[in-house]
Amino acid sequence: MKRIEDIGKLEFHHRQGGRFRWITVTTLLLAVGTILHLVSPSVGGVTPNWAIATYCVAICLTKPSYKQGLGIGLVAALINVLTSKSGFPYGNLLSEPVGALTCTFLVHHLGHLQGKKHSLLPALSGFLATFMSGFVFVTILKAVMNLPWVVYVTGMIPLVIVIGLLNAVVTPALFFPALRLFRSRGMLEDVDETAVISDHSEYVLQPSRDGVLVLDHVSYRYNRQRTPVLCDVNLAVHKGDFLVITGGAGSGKSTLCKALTGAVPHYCGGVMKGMVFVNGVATTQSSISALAGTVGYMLDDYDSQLVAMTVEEEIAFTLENYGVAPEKIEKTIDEVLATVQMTGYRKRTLTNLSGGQRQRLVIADVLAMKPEILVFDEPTSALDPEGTKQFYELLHTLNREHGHTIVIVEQNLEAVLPYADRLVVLDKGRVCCDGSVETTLAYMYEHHIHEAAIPSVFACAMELAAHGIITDGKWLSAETAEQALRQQFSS
Ligand SMILES: Nc1ncnc2c1ncn2[C@@H]1O[C@H](COP(=O)(O)OP(=O)(O)OP(=O)(O)O)[C@@H](O)[C@H]1O
Repeated sequence: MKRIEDIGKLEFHHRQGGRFRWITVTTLLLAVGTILHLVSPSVGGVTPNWAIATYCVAICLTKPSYKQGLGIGLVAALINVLTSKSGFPYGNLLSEPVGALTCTFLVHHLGHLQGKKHSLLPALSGFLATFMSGFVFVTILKAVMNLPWVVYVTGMIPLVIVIGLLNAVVTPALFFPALRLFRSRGMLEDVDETAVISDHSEYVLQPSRDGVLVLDHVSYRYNRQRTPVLCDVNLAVHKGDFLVITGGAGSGKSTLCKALTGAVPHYCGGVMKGMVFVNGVATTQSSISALAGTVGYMLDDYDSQLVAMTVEEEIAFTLENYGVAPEKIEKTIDEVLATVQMTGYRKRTLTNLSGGQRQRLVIADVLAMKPEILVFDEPTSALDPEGTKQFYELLHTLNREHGHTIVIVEQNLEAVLPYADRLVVLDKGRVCCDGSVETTLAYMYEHHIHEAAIPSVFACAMELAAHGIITDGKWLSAETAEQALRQQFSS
């Protein structure tokens, strides 16, 4: 077992690699090739061979192995057979794989060929792959149709050379725009990468502080991104906390939620530095399903968590997936529906539930796993004010009466703050302030961070205090404001 001196330097890499990128790129390009083949007019019976030009582009871009190159050739052959205007298209079944393998050979052996500025490979492969493929095709055609040698030598072979020359022009004409397009979409960056998943099983990892959730120097960036989304985040959530995390759009709130559940880095991939501990267990030494027993998570897009037809099937599905015994499932469904006040809805179909009821059902689903920590990402974004109030009342009950630790990511703070006992603000992936609700709101106001979220009564009090009109400027509700003003102006 290895000891870690500085946990902030410990890295976990999860990268799938671009193993299948060649399929995506080739499919898209062959589709373009097929359309061009069907619509392009022929001049004097001569057209470029669009299928060969497009698979040459795909092969030059993704540098597939010979086996993959052969696969590309066979797919192109099938497309050609199905869409060919020729009387005997079956020669394509051999000629296209030969063309694709010729191009693959050139990519592996002459990939370095450079002109003044640009690679010469697209032009060269466009010509040679078309020539080799065309040569095989016309030779088969001659044999099958028993054509005279004079037609073969003076007509067919020169035609193959002409189409090869045409393809030497159209292949680079397609290659360079395709290169720019796929690169801008990040589709070529990892074609050479292999999958990497770090193994932390040999490390002794322990949190630096107490807490049911502890983040120790956590930094994180997604795959194919240069800038980290989380930067040296340190946070401890204690048993029974009702913690709210806020911040502007793109500040990293959802990513932080995912890190608490293990989805970052197990599911989302990327590179995580530092460590997240759930009940003292490092998330990189556990799995998402094992962590789900401790941390329940409701996505901002909570509807996507629902999969069944009826309420009871939905909860049963979750429990069956985790191998819970059938007799326990029945009892648990009753219990969790009672907790979210949906006892009468057991047989209802999901389509007959309101948005608020579906949200409660997701909570019931999460509670069925009996997690002690509940994490919610923007849970009330689709609810009206009354629905939002009822939702937070329910979470308050779960927190106070059932002992659940609650972590909520919220942009709109007004409704949740009456229940929160701690507020954390994120800015550009960093924790700027972590304190009581009043302390963090004052920090946000003074440092102009995510000011739009500050409840208007609090902002108003801060403004009055700044002008010396009142002394205590930390009101969280209209009632506190009224009381404080009455007190101040009556004395
Ligand atoms: N799967 C992903 N791959 C690459 N980048 C991502 C991915 N998910 C999020 N990001 C980027 O990470 C940054 C932080 O995103 P995140 O969703 O964590 O922020 P947020 O504070 O929850 O934002 P919002 O309030 O708008 O939902 C953003 O710039 C976003 O574009």
